[in-house]
Amino acid sequence: MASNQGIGDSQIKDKISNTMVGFLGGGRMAQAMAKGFISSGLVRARNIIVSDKNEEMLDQLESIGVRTTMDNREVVSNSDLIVVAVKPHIVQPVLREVHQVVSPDKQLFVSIAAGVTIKSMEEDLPEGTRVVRVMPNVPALVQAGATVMSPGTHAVSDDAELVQELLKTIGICEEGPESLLDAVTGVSGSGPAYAFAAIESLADGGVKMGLPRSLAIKLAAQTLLGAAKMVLDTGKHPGELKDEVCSPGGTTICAMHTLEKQGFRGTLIDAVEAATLKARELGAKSANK
Ligand SMILES: NC(=O)C1=CN([C@@H]2O[C@H](COP(=O)(O)OP(=O)(O)OC[C@H]3O[C@@H](n4cnc5c(N)ncnc54)[C@H](O)[C@@H]3O)[C@@H](O)[C@H]2O)C=CC1
Ligand SMILES: O=C(O)[C@@H]1CCC=N1
Repeated sequence: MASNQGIGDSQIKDKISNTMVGFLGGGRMAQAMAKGFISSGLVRARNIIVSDKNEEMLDQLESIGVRTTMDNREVVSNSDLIVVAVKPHIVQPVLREVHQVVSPDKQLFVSIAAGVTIKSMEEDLPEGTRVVRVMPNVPALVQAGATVMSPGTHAVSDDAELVQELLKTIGICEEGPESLLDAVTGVSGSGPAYAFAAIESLADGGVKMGLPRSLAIKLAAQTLLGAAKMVLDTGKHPGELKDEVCSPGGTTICAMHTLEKQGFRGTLIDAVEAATLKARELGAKSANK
């Protein structure tokens, strides 16, 4: 990251509210982020412009009040901060398409694409373009996202602060080296899917044992939410918190025994490894082009 003096908190917030935010690609993650930004109150819908090649996506986006276009260059020309939110293999063609309208002094590119490296993005943009690579997740929609960000070679500290503050409006945002981002994808980028599957399965168990479906889903979701909040709020190790639920000779330890026999922990570890390796593979493809 290039060096630059940091600016104060309120100045950054002012800067965010005056920043024109563009999205290249208006699919699921772009919509979650755009809706999250708007709900936070810090980014106005009229300061967001999104491009997509699919009219259905543009209709969905128009319904939240953002400007839409099918022209990626229009997004770049009208934005200060551009979120690259197309699928990883579309990043290079899209960056090449907009290359001519990029002003490295004016625009900051923020890529959310799994695996796609800062180096490959910088190569596809004009020399000196400021790039920040991030890995967010879909709970950004409800301001409960988890993001890790890594500034690129030409990004200055103001860029990192701006991106971090912007992403903090939709959850937590930590800064870390790019080398961690594939594993971040495996844990928190893809993680909501594992949690949704866990909620659905817990609810299935409840239904099997006689609970109405709606009550079972509500209880399962609130239980994951509550458990997550305890880990974050108490700072206790999750293993310690697990032990507190397991009464001697009680119900929970019987359930834990069943989970261990079925390889619950190993399966989750394998899942994170599989997603991380896939992100690495996508990155290698983007590097080889
Ligand atoms: N879905 C998720 O939970 C997360 C996704 N990501 C990343 O976000 C990116 C987008 O993923 P999703 O939103 O899930 O995919 P998506 O398929 O829902 O969205 C991609 C959008 O790009 C549009 N598109 C395709 N070609 C285009 C082009 N040439 N110009 C402009 N738009 C074009 C598609 O019509 C689609 O609406 C990926 O790179 C992914 O790795 C990152 C974190 C979480
Ligand atoms: O499944 C994917 O590739 C994207 C990246 C993280 C979450 N969704």
